[in-house]
Amino acid sequence: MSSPESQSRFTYPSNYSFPHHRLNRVMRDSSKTPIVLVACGSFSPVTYLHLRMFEMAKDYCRQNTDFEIVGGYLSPVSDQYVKPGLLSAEHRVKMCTLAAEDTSSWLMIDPWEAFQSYQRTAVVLDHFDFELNNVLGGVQTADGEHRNVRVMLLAGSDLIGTMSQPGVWSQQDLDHILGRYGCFIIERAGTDVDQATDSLARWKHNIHIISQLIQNDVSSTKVRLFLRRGLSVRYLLPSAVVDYIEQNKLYVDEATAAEKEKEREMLATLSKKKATT
Ligand SMILES: Nc1ncnc2c1ncn2[C@@H]1O[C@H](COP(=O)(O)OP(=O)(O)OP(=O)(O)O)[C@@H](O)[C@H]1O
Ligand SMILES: O=C(O)c1ccc[n+]([C@@H]2O[C@H](COP(=O)([O-])O)[C@@H](O)[C@H]2O)c1
Repeated sequence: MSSPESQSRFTYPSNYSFPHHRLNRVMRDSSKTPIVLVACGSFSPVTYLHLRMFEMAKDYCRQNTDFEIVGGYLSPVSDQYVKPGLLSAEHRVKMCTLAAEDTSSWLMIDPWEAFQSYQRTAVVLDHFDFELNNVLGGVQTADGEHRNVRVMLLAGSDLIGTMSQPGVWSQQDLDHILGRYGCFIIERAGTDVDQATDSLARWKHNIHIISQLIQNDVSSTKVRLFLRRGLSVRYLLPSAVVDYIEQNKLYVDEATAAEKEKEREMLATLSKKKATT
């Protein structure tokens, strides 16, 4: 658990400690700005695309920015976030952990958000900023110079699309997330990025749009639909996650009405796409 100062600002799940075992504490290039990527979401279940978002951001940073990525985190949302198909935080955190351990040398899972009441994304980013800079003391250059780490949100374009929808995010939070921190947005089929970012123009300098050069349209909803129908999901998710789903017989229950509706919408979009090609 963190210092007493943090306890007035944040609430903590019991037995929590901030994971930092894969954080790069010494920068490779002192001329750059150290950043940490944070992806917030349901991850029910985590897919290869969720993991690949980090690799795409890494390539983008190297080619287009003066940022040096020193760490990457998946932050699964709390069980209190009401969404169709949201499995318990325990299973979601376990699947994300298996995925990161199985496939990556730099990704970590932070269970802070998952194992407590719902926390807004602005608060989640503040939590990372606090743990990285106030508690751990940031990172160092090769010469031992201290640097604060900048926290940045990593998300798909559907998420940024919701930021222009009235009533979903508070203006104050948007200013905090996009003005103070900034974000990387991975283009996602079905969302017009220009339209999605139109009303966010005042934070344009802090919004980095990343094209998917190899399109991958996998989604957790599609994976859940396949599982419910007894279809294979191998090679859409890391094997360790597929094994975990099978061992625990996850996502085999009858879909809720809300989920069936989501599946219907998805199938309609897929057949429309098929008809036009
Ligand atoms: N195929 C994809 N392309 C780009 N971004 C994606 C893709 N799949 C997920 N993301 C992004 O990953 C983050 C976490 O997403 P989330 O867990 O909600 O996954 P999802 O696949 O969209 O889930 P669901 O299908 O249950 O709505 C979000 O920012 C989302 O935009
Ligand atoms: O902070 C907010 O106001 C806010 C509003 C809408 C969505 N979010 C976050 O966006 C993430 C992805 O949501 P979803 O519905 O696409 O799975 C999830 O982590 C939510 O906490 C956050």
